[in-house]
Amino acid sequence: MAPHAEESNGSANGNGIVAAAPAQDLFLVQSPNVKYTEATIETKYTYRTTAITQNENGKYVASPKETLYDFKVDRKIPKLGVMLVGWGGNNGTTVTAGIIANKRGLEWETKEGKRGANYYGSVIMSSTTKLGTDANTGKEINIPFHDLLPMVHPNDLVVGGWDISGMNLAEAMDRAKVLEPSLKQAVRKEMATMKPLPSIYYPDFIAANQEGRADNLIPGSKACMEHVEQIRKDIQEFKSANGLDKVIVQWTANTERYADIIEGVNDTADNLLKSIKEGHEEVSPSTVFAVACILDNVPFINGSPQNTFVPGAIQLAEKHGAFIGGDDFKSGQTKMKSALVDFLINAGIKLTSIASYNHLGNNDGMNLSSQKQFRSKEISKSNVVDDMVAANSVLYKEGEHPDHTVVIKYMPAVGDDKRALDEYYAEIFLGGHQTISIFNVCEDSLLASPLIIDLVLVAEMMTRIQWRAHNEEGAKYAGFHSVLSILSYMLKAPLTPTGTPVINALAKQRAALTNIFRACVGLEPENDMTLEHKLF
Ligand SMILES: NC(=O)c1ccc[n+]([C@@H]2O[C@H](COP(=O)([O-])OP(=O)(O)OC[C@H]3O[C@@H](n4cnc5c(N)ncnc54)[C@H](O)[C@@H]3O)[C@@H](O)[C@H]2O)c1
Ligand SMILES: O=P([O-])([O-])O[C@@H]1[C@@H](O)[C@H](O)[C@@H](O)[C@H](O)[C@@H]1O
Repeated sequence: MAPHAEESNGSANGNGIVAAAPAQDLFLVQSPNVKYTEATIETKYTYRTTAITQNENGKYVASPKETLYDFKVDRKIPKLGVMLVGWGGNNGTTVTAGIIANKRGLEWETKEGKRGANYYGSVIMSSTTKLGTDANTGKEINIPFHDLLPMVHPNDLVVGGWDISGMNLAEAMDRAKVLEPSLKQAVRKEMATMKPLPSIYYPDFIAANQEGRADNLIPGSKACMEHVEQIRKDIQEFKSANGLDKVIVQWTANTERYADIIEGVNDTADNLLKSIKEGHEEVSPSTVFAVACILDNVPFINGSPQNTFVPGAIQLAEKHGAFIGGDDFKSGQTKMKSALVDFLINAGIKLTSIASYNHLGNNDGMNLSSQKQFRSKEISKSNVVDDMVAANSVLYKEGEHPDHTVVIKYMPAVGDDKRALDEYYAEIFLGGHQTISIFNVCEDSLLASPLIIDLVLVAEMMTRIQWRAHNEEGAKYAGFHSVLSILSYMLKAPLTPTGTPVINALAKQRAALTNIFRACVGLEPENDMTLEHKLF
């Protein structure tokens, strides 16, 4: 809902500035630490943590710590474009059809009866967050997550992108075999007008079985600056042709093999640019796309598991203050795993083995039937429990962790409807065991598409949030760190700024997203203590 500044309600905040009514129709934060102007929301925020040291006896000493920040949110909601690399794939066609269906308020017949468009599975569009407690009744007041900050609405997104396959989006939607025929019929005409831009194709990075669809190519089979320049040109032309304020690029193309990290090739920004200029064969298409976006400060998000962000790409992003995020959409089996492992270990149950199998029959599954591409996925699906295990020294000794195996098989018959079979085996009280078996049918693209939307909406929101140290002489507003670890809730292998911890616990990831957004409107973190219901 586009924000608008209503007439002020006359309330003056601490520094005597009359607060303009909020952009959001839903709430106004009444606080001396929050100032609304026509263009911004400005807050003074006290960030409270606990600093731990150890004394001479090795005892932990916990000291409450307060850090004062100023946050500033640009309230102007931009006209936003999203360009998908792999637009003609299952995810690309599905998310495009979903946005059209929502924008048009479509309904369609299914064997279970009439269905309508929605954004189920999007944490931003279909979940709520606790705003606070009714001052009179004590009742919890929850609001749609999307209304916490002035965010873009996905119905307003302009979608485009590239694909090595030249099929238009209607034909590609048929190839994907994800959507109901009645829904496809309702969006076909519009989808047929959409054709992916030609893309770069370096055969060695994806499975050989993908070669058959590579008929829509930019000439050249290895990295070169011409490819970087072409992608930059494509983005600029898409932006101007659609009258956009901003564009965000997401990789939802095939999973690539890992690139070797080679000193002098991709270990620094300068070396990476030099390697691209020299046509080094170890620079992947996804890294070329990332570099093109970074050079023009276009946020780039990697929805696949490969190491697109080689050290040189991260350094280049930091140098340009460009946003990057990844890796690998966390859609079904792994999202369940990160929630279940968090619950089991935090309940003091000693998980000792995780067997994580799935089979699927879509093109992604065919690409992953090649060992090098599977290895990329195996890594992202396996590391997701590391932080939760490491945090519990009562259950696990240093270096101890559950057995964990990941198996993916390609079974064409089931198409996009992946079958995930998991067994969680744990030790419980007095030598007992608990075995949890899960059979989880994930319609993969219908689970991943809302994540593509959430990643776009949050990444775009982050381009409108600035911070500075409060009251520090000469402190200037700046953006968050280039590596958007705030996106971790949507991703299996969250990319974090070098040297910072990787958090995979799903509840912690969601709390971080929620509480950073709350801080931007001057609200304390949600802590669920509800002392008002306990101390009376
Ligand atoms: N639930 C999910 O669907 C899910 C979850 C996590 C990650 N992923 C990842 O998302 C990606 C896409 O999944 P999908 O099911 O849509 O796969 P898909 O195979 O249907 O689509 C990938 C598309 O990328 C295109 N492509 C390949 N290389 C390209 C390049 N260099 N430039 C442009 N286009 C290129 C292919 O032609 C294809 O159309 C995969 O890497 C997959 O591992 C998917
Ligand atoms: O469901 P999830 O674990 O989040 O992720 C999915 C895997 O289970 C599946 O094997 C793979 O083909 C998809 O690309 C996706 O990665």
